[in-house]
Amino acid sequence: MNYRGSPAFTHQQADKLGVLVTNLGTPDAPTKAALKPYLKEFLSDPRVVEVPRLLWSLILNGVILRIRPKRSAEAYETVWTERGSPLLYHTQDQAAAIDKQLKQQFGDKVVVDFAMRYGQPSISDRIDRMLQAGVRKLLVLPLYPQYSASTVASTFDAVAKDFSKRRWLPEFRFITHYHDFEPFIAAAAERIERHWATHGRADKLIFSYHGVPLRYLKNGDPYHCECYKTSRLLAQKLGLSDSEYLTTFQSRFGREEWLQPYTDETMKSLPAKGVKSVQVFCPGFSADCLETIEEIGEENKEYFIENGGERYEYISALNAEPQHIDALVQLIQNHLSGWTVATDQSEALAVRQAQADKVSNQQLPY
Ligand SMILES: C=CC1=C(C)c2cc3[nH]c(cc4nc(cc5[nH]c(cc1n2)c(C)c5CCC(=O)O)C(CCC(=O)O)=C4C)c(C)c3C=C
Ligand SMILES: [Fe+2]
Ligand SMILES: [Fe+2]
Repeated sequence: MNYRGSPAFTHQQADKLGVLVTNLGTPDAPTKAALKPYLKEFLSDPRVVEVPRLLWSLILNGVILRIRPKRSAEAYETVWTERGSPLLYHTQDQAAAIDKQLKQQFGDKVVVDFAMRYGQPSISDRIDRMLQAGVRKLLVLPLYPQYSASTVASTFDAVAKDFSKRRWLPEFRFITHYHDFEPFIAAAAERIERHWATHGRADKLIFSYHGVPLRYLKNGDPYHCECYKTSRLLAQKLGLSDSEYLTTFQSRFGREEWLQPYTDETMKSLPAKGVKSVQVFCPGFSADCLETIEEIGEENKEYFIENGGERYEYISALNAEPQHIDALVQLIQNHLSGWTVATDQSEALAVRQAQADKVSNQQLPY
């Protein structure tokens, strides 16, 4: 095995601190041709679809990749912008805003970048770029507030896979979740309150999270509990009673049972129960994407209105809003603790210290 080295290695290159924020990833274009490789990479990940490989390979290649790319491309087409996929540009904006704040604290000793678990820019490419820039301490923050093996552990796998091919590893830290981090809850609550200030309130506030198969919860994945905890903390912060909000799960895929209650079934049934207006917020999505803009903003609105609902509002994700960035920066700072970056002053101090060490060593009897 020829491990990947650092050809540009130079002695005394200043150590840098790297912060890599990641998200799921998105196709390069809203076309069938672009969707096929994206979905293949995504749905081949054993962390995402926990089904025996041989059986899954037959289903994926024989059925899903023949049907889904066209259908998904049509959906992506409706959310595509001049800047491309919303997930991509929001993540880019988040990284740029985090970089700006951390630069104020650490100057050019810190390098902030973003990467995607599937598609481009890949985790491996961006780790490579950071290490080439002199990063010796690397913090990775997957932008998923709630832990799930299908997202967070999968991101860890991609980092570990890259590391397994490298000669010189950086010091490494990895944030697994922040579903109950107070500044994050406060930023989300503020987002909802801002919506209320212009639109007033509705009969119910719905917290809709991306679902996972129920089997994953039964096998020990804490995702379901973390979603409910985020909802509870948000409701507390907003002063909502239990009857004023609901937690639901969206984006079901395949035939097996997923976490319930399902968002779409809920929207279809609420009007008959006397709930005529709803506002929907997605606390598990740090950025707006296909699943929020199209599925929550459009599809579920239709279900609600078709079944007798009168008012339906989607409250957009936190994206690169200042309160969100402040919360993420605080989260990052907490996880950087102890990893002080050498400033010019402390470098000078270290040199003086080394000289002092030399003197005292000479006094030792061996
Ligand atoms: C097949 C199983 C899937 C699991 C399990 C799953 C978990 C999961 N996903 C997100 C966040 C996102 N998913 C997005 C899109 C998306 N998700 C699946 C399937 C599973 N997700 C598919 C097939 C797709 C692609 C779109 C489609 O064809 O319907 C996205 C949006 C990406 C974008 O480009 O906008 C996000 C974000 C979480 C948080 C999660 C588990 C907790
Ligand atoms: Fe998903
Ligand atoms: Fe639970």
